[in-house]
Amino acid sequence: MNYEDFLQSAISVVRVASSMSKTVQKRFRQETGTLSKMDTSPVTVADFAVQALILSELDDGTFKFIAEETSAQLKENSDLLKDVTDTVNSALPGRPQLSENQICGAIDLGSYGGGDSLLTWVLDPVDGTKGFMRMQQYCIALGLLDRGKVVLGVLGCPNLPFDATRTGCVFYAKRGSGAFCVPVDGTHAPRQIKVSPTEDVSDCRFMESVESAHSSFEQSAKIASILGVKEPPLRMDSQCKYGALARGDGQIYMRFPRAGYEENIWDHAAGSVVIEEAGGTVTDGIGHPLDFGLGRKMKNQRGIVATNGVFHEAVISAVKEVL
Ligand SMILES: Nc1ncnc2c1ncn2[C@@H]1O[C@H](COP(=O)(O)OS(=O)(=O)O)[C@@H](OP(=O)(O)O)[C@H]1O
Ligand SMILES: [Mg+2]
Ligand SMILES: [Mg+2]
Ligand SMILES: [Mg+2]
Repeated sequence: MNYEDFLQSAISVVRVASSMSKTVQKRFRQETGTLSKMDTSPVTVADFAVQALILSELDDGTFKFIAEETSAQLKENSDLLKDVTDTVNSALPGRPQLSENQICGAIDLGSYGGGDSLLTWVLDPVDGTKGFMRMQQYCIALGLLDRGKVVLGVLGCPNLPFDATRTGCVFYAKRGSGAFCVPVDGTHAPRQIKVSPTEDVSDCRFMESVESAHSSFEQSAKIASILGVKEPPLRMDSQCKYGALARGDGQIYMRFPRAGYEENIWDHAAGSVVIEEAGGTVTDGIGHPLDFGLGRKMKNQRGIVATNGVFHEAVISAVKEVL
């Protein structure tokens, strides 16, 4: 299978969703627009609207979908459901309007359990919801699994600079075809991107989450010090970090959640293929490949390390030393 048509559909729908989410972010009010989920993490009108828009656009009856949100809380909040429905319909002008029921149905297409060989889209509608709420970085992350392997990934990063004059990037990669970056608004042709070739640790920059609850800053600082990295970390929300590393903004990304935390596949699937196709390496904290074929969660792994390839072994040895 060549997947090119799937890639083009994914880029196109992520572009529409990126613009829609940016409009929502501009009018977003934290006090009225946020719900807390069972695990206390936040969810907003944008998370629901992006999931409904992307799954309804991609659904042709042949795919499975694994996506972060469900409609349960939305159904209990009629103002929010109306807001989500209006937001999606305004982003798709000239289409038959989706009803509130259809919006909930589209969101719930994403509840598939995974772990088998079917063609499955994996979506994080808003990765870095806390970044979205802080008016900072967030990412719409869409990947496609075939027999549990990521075959393509698209990252819509509406607030990430493309160059000195343009804000908003879409990163994309298809296995075996390289990685690319294009402005969300299409005002420049796609550019092929490569990880930073630097081998010099004094030029090396590492990236990590903004939220200290998501990753141990203490552990990453120890590893950076063992490696001799002098630059302070570049902290950024979401899989924007994967896009940034893929184009050479930094050389190392480290993520060390608390013991027992199981990563969701939608937090890493799309980003991992973008880095690999840009020439980088992504593994868990002790150098094992990431497995996206076991279900909605990644199992038997702890931490994530992504690098330009050059520093990978050195980072993994330092992780083992610190553990
Ligand atoms: N406790 C804990 N530990 C580790 N990871 C967690 C934790 N809680 C949440 N999450 C997940 O982190 C996702 C956000 O990714 P980042 O941490 O890279 O970005 S951020 O800086 O926190 O925004 C975030 O994704 P979104 O929920 O899509 O924003 C979560 O899936
Ligand atoms: Mg979330
Ligand atoms: Mg996420
Ligand atoms: Mg999310």
